Amino acid sequence: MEKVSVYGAGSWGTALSFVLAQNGHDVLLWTHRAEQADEINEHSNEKYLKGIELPERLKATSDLAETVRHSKVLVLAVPTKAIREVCAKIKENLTEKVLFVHVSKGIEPDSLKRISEMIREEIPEQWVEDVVVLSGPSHAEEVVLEHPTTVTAACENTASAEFVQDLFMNQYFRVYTNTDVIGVEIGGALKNIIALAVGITDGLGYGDNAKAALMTRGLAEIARLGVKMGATPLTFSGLSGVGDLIVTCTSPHSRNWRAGNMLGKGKTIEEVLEEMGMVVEGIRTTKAAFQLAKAYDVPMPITAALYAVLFEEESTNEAAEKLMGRMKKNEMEDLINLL
Ligand SMILES: NC(=O)C1=CN([C@@H]2O[C@H](COP(=O)(O)OP(=O)(O)OC[C@H]3O[C@@H](n4cnc5c(N)ncnc54)[C@H](OP(=O)(O)O)[C@@H]3O)[C@@H](O)[C@H]2O)C=CC1
Ligand SMILES: O=C(CO)COP(=O)(O)O
Repeated sequence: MEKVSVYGAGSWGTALSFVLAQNGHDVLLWTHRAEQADEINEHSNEKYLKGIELPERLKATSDLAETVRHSKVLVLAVPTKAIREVCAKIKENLTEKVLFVHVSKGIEPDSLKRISEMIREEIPEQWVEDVVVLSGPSHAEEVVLEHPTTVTAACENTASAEFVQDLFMNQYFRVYTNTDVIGVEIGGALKNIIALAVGITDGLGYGDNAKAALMTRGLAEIARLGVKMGATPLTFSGLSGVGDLIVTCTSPHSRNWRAGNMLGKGKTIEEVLEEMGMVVEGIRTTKAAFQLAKAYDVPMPITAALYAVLFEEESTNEAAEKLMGRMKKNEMEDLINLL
């Protein structure tokens, strides 16, 4: 059994700590709020996982130095926006090499960095054993009900991915491995854009045809960018690609889908975020992906349409009309361009 520290006591950090504790590991969950640590030590985290009793073995603290002393396996589960800040705090306390596992789904706007790149920028190489990304179709709310879930652990170094596979894997949480870190990170981050767009069309009252169109053409543009960035095309047909796209675009658990749905029904972004009270990663990622599309010269029409709605005050109806009115195309143009 391993000692593991988890950073970020929201829905996902708490659910993964639940899995690790059930697997018999000695888990210490870090939160930046002392009162939340007290609540978790009483076995609940009501704001994020309503009605769930957390395992005895799962302990929480707001003392970050204690968590770094506790373990050589650090799982980062804070929103993308907080990754650099939390890494900087961890760095101050490191005295030996550690393995970073990250489970966040986003890209940093402006720098256009993926999360594993941000971690490696913040933590000096001498302290980094490896960085593994754990991603896939996995809503926290279902994981803590022990409903069957599958994810993938990706790292260029297969031994590190397999270590993470063994750490998390159990009867209801099945973990695969992959060596394509770029593909896994891009798929996990960019599916949130498509989930926001599907939420909007659902909110506008469009039907399943629109949903299927956005998911299929959305995956095409995610893969188009990902491959240009160095990802393996097949990764996008896997758990962190189409798998996560399906779950996020079709589940009422998805914060991205729910946020889009409220936008489609006419609420403003400010009203949506206020009501949500949890991270909606797709909003910042839309900005980052819009910038990436320009930097890599890749057409990403759905991302561009959502960018116009979120950041240029275009109406959702107008954005949908523009998408449908684009120049005619061959469906397999990416394939044709490769030949
Ligand atoms: N929820 C899910 O099912 C899944 C989520 N993910 C990904 O995991 C990541 C985290 O998401 P999730 O847990 O759902 O988000 P939540 O909104 O549920 O929770 C975010 C947590 O991070 C904390 N936090 C925010 N900023 C900071 C900071 N600067 N320093 C320390 N802690 C901070 C919040 O604290 P506070 O309570 O004080 O606001 C909260 O505990 C995201 O990238 C998401 O895409 C991936 C797979 C599944
Ligand atoms: O990534 C997720 C499920 O795999 C969670 O998606 P949301 O952030 O939209 O809830």
